[in-house]
Amino acid sequence: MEFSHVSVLLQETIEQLHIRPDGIYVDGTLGGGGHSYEICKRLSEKGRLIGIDQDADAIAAAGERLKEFGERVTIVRSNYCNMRRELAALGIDHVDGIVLDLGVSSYQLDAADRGFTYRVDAPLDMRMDQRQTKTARDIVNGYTEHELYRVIRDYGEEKFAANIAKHIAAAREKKPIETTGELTEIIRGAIPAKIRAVGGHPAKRTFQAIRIELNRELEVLKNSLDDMIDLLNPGGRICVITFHSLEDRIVKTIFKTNENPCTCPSNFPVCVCGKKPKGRSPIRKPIAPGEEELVYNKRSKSAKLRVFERS
Ligand SMILES: C[S@@+](CC[C@H](N)C(=O)[O-])C[C@H]1O[C@@H](n2cnc3c(N)ncnc32)[C@H](O)[C@@H]1O
Repeated sequence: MEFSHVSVLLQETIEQLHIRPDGIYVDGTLGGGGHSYEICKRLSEKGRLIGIDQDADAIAAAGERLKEFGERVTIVRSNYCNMRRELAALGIDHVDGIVLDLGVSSYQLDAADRGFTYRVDAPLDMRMDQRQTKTARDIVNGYTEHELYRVIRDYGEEKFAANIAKHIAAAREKKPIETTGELTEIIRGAIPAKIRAVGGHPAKRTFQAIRIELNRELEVLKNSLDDMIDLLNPGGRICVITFHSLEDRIVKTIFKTNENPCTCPSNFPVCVCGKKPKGRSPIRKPIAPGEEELVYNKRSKSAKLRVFERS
């Protein structure tokens, strides 16, 4: 299957990165290489782009797309939480810009065998990194009903989490749940018909929740952002595109804390904790896609771009 993915907030991200032709840039979620391609176009022979992705298909597709830039590009198959270590292995300790375009690519969503979506009947997989052994099948069949409830409630923000978990637990008593199609039917049966008729797809939130849990998406993001800010040279920027409020809240909080890290009580006349701001966000509000982008790329609907500049 051809790797197809329309990059979200592409021009806005490139503008915000303030690319220096001889700078070093990292794309921590390389995907099809859409953002990386635009960065590379702006680099001189001295500039460098390090592209990281944990998905073998993305690595292959981006490698092909970026090959015209030759030595300027280095592609690494890894989790972006290992960014510091991967850069150190390349002899790099600081960079001029970082991009994270979170979540899954359209290619991953549409692939017949990856099991990310309720739209395609496939084995329950959902691994972004195919080297990982745990799959969505292990979560659906192996978590207790209460654990499933917690995942679906917290990561899907699903009102019917308890009922969905109950239906899954009952169904797997008869036989293990193997496919996205089976899971979708079970979820459908757990959501009242009246709600099903008006809301979005009944399985959307549960699939999102299982994917986030399996790939530890929020944990990885939370544990990586501070380190990425530390990797930036003065004036360097990190641009993060999120697709739901759970991710966005993490980015917003971490950027704010780095802008104002002081933990002294508000009635202290001077700061005694000694924590200094590491930089600031150059934009007052997150950037959302414009009307034109929303027309040609529906997937961009919930996207938000946040930016932090290192001082
Ligand atoms: C939305 S796509 C990126 C698309 C890319 N910006 C483009 O324009 O072509 C997200 C990509 O990030 C990868 N990804 C998500 N979380 C990751 C992580 N923690 N470490 C490495 N790659 C990750 C996914 O495998 C996927 O290929």
